[in-house]
Amino acid sequence: MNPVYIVKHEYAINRLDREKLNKHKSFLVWFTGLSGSGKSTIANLLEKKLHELNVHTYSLDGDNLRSGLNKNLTFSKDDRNENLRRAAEVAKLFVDAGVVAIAAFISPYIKTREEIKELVGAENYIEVFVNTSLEICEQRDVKGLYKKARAGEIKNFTGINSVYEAPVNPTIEIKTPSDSPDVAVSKIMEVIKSKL
Ligand SMILES: Nc1ncnc2c1ncn2[C@@H]1O[C@H](COP(=O)(O)OS(=O)(=O)O)[C@@H](OP(=O)(O)O)[C@H]1O
Ligand SMILES: Nc1ncnc2c1ncn2[C@@H]1O[C@H](COP(=O)(O)OP(=O)(O)O)[C@@H](O)[C@H]1O
Repeated sequence: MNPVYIVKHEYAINRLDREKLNKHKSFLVWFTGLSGSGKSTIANLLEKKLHELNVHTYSLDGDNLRSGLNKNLTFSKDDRNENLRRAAEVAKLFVDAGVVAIAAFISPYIKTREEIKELVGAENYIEVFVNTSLEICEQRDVKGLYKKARAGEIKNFTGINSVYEAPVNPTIEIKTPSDSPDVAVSKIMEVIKSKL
């Protein structure tokens, strides 16, 4: 491969300038959990709450990125990792833009989540584990995908025939259904309010 010569530009305006303009700090709230665990529901409610508080936000959701930026990717281990690497790079740009980035991805591997944390910087990374049992997710089966996976129509479905490695030490753990979406958002706000 030919060598690549890249020299980074120094921008005139930086993250601190944008945070000052926005009147709040920026960071990344990363949701992880099984399909149907409640990531998108809680992430949406959190974004609404922050918006009401005049906080600039942007949401990145697995399904949505996979229909655009990541539409060429499957659910193999390599492709999930590429999906998450791109999502984390985009989230990092939003944090640099002075925005609170909210990401909701299954993100099933411990090592990948560690890489995401390293990429955005540990001080900018809040991990929310939406801990809902496979049994409950399967009962909910919001999109009918568990049924299809059980019938063998979907290969590599997380929790059925593809691994989910639960976080050992997440910043915040939400248990559903015992934590309602409102309670979940209160728990997250309690942690992030001092970072805003
Ligand atoms: N094989 C397989 N395994 C898991 N999920 C699948 C699969 N195929 C499609 N879907 C749908 O894709 C959504 C998860 O995409 P993510 O980008 O969050 O997954 S990952 O982080 O790359 O593992 C997930 O959405 P959520 O239910 O919102 O999590 C599913 O609707
Ligand atoms: N306590 C709860 N927290 C979040 N979602 C819940 C809760 N109780 C029930 N649900 C339901 O579970 C489903 C979760 O779906 P969704 O938010 O799309 O999950 P995910 O993004 O993890 O796939 C929704 O239909 C939601 O209404």
